[in-house]
Amino acid sequence: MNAALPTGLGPGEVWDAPLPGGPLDATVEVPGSKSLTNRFLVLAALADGPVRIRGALRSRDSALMIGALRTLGIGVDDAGDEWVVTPGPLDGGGHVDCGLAGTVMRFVPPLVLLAGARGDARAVTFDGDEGARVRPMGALLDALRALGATIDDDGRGTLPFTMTPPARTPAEVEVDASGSSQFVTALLLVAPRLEAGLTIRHVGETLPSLPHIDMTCETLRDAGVRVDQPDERTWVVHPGALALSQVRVEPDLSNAGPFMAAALVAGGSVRIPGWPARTTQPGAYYPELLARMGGTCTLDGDVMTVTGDGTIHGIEADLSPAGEITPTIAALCALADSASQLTGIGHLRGHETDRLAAIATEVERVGGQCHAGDDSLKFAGLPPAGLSPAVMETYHDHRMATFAAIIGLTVPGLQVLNVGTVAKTMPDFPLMWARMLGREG
Ligand SMILES: O=C(O)C1=C[C@@H](OP(=O)(O)O)[C@@H](O)[C@H](O)C1
Ligand SMILES: C=C(OP(=O)(O)O)C(=O)O
Repeated sequence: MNAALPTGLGPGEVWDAPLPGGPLDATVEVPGSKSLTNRFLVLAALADGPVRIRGALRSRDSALMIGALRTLGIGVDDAGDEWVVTPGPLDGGGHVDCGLAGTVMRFVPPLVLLAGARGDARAVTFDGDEGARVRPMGALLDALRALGATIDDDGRGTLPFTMTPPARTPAEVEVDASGSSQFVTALLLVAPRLEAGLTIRHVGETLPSLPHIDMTCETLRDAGVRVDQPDERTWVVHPGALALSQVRVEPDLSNAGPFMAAALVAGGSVRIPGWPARTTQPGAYYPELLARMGGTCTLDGDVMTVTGDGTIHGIEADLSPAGEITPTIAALCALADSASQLTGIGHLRGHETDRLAAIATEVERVGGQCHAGDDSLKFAGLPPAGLSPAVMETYHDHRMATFAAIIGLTVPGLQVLNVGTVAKTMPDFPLMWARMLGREG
């Protein structure tokens, strides 16, 4: 499902990726962080009184989270600029549509544990898009079973499944979060409201997206919850109330990325206002990475300015802490004047699509060279003859749409199929992109 676009384009239509008219000179206000919006919605649902959320992201992923919380009996008023969440006892029963949102399919099932604790043992069913049915879930479902839930997934370890809550839960659980940091976050978020709190131990070999786990711990601590971390794979969450009444969502720095990258490709400057002085978002890696690739990034007050002159150097980078920003960095690697290697990103095969395969296929489609390994991407850089126009696929992946738009800055005639997939986290992207390029409004 994709929302109608401000451009008037619907699903299945092709979007003509706009070219820059010259060096950029643009200020781009990016909407709120998906990760923070959906964490605050969940934490607000667990608070003792109404919570006001400012700067929240309006997008498919947050709409799905709101729908899920309403199904579980939580009031969410998202009519105005300031959303109001009215918590209440969590109900069992009902059906949750997760769409393609990792944050919904992972963060919501643990909430069902709380329905059991208050005596409602009705089952909740979970399902999502076709693409969501292949995203990793098994390790989280195993952890929820270890916490006493009954889960019927027909042995697949994926959506769809039915979850019946237990009457009470143990105070410790192990989870293999090598497939997604969201498994740890999901358990952390509900932990303070379990009777005895929860100790969570990660038992897998690798742990991607650590900043996203830090983000969860920080939002919990800001709400007065005690979270100890005796070692790098254990989190101890103490039981207690959430002291949350008003929160503000930072701009989504991952979604700022494509606009920042555009300054390197087209030359000129792009300014991102509202850049936080301190953040746990993985987009915080952009300034250093873009500087290594040939841009200049300067933070003046809360405005991040990225300046480029069309020079893009290749890069070797371990993106395991910030897998989410890989498609944007990958687009620059495809346009770079030397080879690149991105590592630590095997878990991206379980994102909205198999991103390693999708990136390699799309780079080759436009005449570049990219090899997808188990855990890495290798790029040859820009071929001497440049890249060629094509209709680029997006695989229902918002970040593959913005990836294609970045490539399109250098390739006249390049088109993008189903650009409306950006509705997942940034519905206005085509309009924002055209404005940045001075092409509209
Ligand atoms: O907790 C979160 O909000 C997220 C965690 C990361 O998931 P993975 O650890 O599965 O990569 C990230 O890629 C995703 O976009 C958002
Ligand atoms: C991996 C992503 O999303 P999700 O929250 O659905 O996992 C992403 O936005 O890049």
